[in-house]
Amino acid sequence: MLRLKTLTKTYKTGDTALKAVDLEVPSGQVLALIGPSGAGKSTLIRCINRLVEPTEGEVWLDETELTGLGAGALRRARREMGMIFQEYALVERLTVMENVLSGRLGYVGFWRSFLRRYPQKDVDEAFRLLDRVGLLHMADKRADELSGGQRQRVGICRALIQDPKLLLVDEPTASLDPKTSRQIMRLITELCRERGLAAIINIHDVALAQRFVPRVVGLRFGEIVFDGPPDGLTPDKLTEIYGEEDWEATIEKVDEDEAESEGEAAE
Ligand SMILES: Nc1ncnc2c1ncn2[C@@H]1O[C@H](COP(=O)(O)OP(=O)(O)OP(=O)(O)O)[C@@H](O)[C@H]1O
Repeated sequence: MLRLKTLTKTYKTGDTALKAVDLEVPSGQVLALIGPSGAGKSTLIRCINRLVEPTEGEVWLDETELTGLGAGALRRARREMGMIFQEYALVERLTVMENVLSGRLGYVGFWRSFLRRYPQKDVDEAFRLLDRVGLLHMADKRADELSGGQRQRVGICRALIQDPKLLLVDEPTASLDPKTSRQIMRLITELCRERGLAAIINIHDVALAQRFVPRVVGLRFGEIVFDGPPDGLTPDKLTEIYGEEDWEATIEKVDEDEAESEGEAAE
């Protein structure tokens, strides 16, 4: 269980990106975080693992208050939170396998990782994960030889090999085409289900969020203005989150995508 209590972040510039946010995410639950640019989505995700230091409030992961940890304890606690990034954050000149194994850096000692001597069980798990995401045959390729969708699959494996309790996912599909975006969202949500993993997925594409997750949280100006199932996102609610827009088009898009996905499944 992840719990945020009155989580607040004011940057040095004076921008208050989060205003006393309270949020509970039960173990194994996947939720999408939506909201307009600047609403505080990235800040919220990054305050959880303290890549951004919250100004006030608490973050609890099960019985650990992450906001109260010193550097060493925080490093250990971060093993329990895998992160997936929009721009993949792979090391381009390393192979797919080496990039996946780098997810174990928080566990193996410095010299072992420096010499890239990972324990055999880590290597076995990396092969298993690559097989699961359909990239086994690419294990020895350099990261810079991959397509965007393939890179994101490597990013997913790197996060999962940490064996986390929680995935923090920041715009996983923003650099991908619509079909690859759906494949990646489907993969992330399936893997979470298989592993009983909780996830917070920061995503711009409302239709994609509605299609794949059971709970959507809407942020506006650093506050939660919606928290509910995807079908609760009525045009009025979307206007409250994003401002005036023709929402019928977005909602219809879900239906069209649905038809297309049935087509895909039949392929
Ligand atoms: N490093 C920073 N220094 C100062 N202000 C920042 C910093 N990062 C974010 N902000 C401000 O905090 C607010 C929230 O930004 P954040 O990036 O969390 O929003 P977001 O919802 O993720 O936006 P986007 O969808 O565009 O990524 C914005 O007003 C932004 O300008």
